[in-house]
Amino acid sequence: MSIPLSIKWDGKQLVVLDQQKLPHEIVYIKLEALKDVYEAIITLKVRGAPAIGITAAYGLAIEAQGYKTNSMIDFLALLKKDATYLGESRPTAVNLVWALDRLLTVVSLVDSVSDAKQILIEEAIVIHKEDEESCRNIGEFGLSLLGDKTKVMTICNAGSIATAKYGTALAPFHLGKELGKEFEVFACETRPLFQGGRLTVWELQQSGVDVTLITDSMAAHTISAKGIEAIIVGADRIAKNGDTANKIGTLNLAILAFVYGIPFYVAAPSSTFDLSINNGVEIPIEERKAEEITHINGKSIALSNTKVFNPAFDVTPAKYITAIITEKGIIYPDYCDNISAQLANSIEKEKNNEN
Ligand SMILES: CSC[C@@H](O)[C@@H](O)C(=O)COP(=O)(O)O
Repeated sequence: MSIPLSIKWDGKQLVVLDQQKLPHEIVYIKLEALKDVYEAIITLKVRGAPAIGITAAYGLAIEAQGYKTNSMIDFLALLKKDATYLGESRPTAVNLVWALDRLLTVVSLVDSVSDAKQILIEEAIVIHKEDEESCRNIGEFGLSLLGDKTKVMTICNAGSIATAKYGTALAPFHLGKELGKEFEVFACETRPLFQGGRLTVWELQQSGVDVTLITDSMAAHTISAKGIEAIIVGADRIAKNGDTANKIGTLNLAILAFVYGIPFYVAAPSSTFDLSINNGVEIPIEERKAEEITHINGKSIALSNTKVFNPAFDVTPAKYITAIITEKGIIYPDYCDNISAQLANSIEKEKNNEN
């Protein structure tokens, strides 16, 4: 039994788990150029907000190794162009542009192209390592918040394979297993792309966590029939006021949690917060192609003239969120004040530690 990893860097090559092929085939693919990374992200071979950010960082750093110029001005122009291209692969998860911006920032601190090439790879590795640490911390805070609750529902896959390791929403379950705490997890299948049915079930089985699959439409009945005690989800972007974008269907669960009087937790690293936006209305929601709904495994299940609306994410208003679990601690309402205070406070603490 072990926690699966989706991103591997061996010092030279970037290898990722092809999440399209799960759970029946476990295939790792090499991403050698920016266009491979773009394609892997847009087709959801690599998916989940932190994993998208980490892979994009490696992708940009790898591409930059091939720039044939000794001029820093030309180097930076190429880097910005490629960062913009990659940053447009998926619009909702802010971790993508957050990671690319980090690379653009570090590179502005060096004077030569050879130093720039090196620092880009180093920064991608740091982003990767930091995410693993963040997710472990989220798991620990999540475990303490869940206390003696064991029956928990989740949606999509906010797990180890959506991050560097452990995951966000799934981190308490992986860590709980290591520490001998048994959870009973109920995974919503997550139409239309079945991240719950294909990925979460597989991932939790890999680490020996008890997991039961349900369809999204069974959530309300399951909460009452099985005595679900809490719901925990990941996030793709969290606004300053706590409004949270996550996989389509998350909002339904938040409303159900409110109606049934059970806690609804969001788990995410600080790289998922977008403090430049005040509320969820400003979060761009990705709309994907109609075939994801009209077809299953390439087979049509609807008439060819069917009109389709296929938003990949929804926004849960902060008022439905009991607490947000980050790597720095647990944030409670009123989010408007507490998010900024906690993130700023920890930045201050990090600065003090450095001094
Ligand atoms: C730790 S991953 C958090 C979110 O990115 C996850 O819950 C999610 O919505 C993923 O959507 P996806 O479209 O599969 O990339």
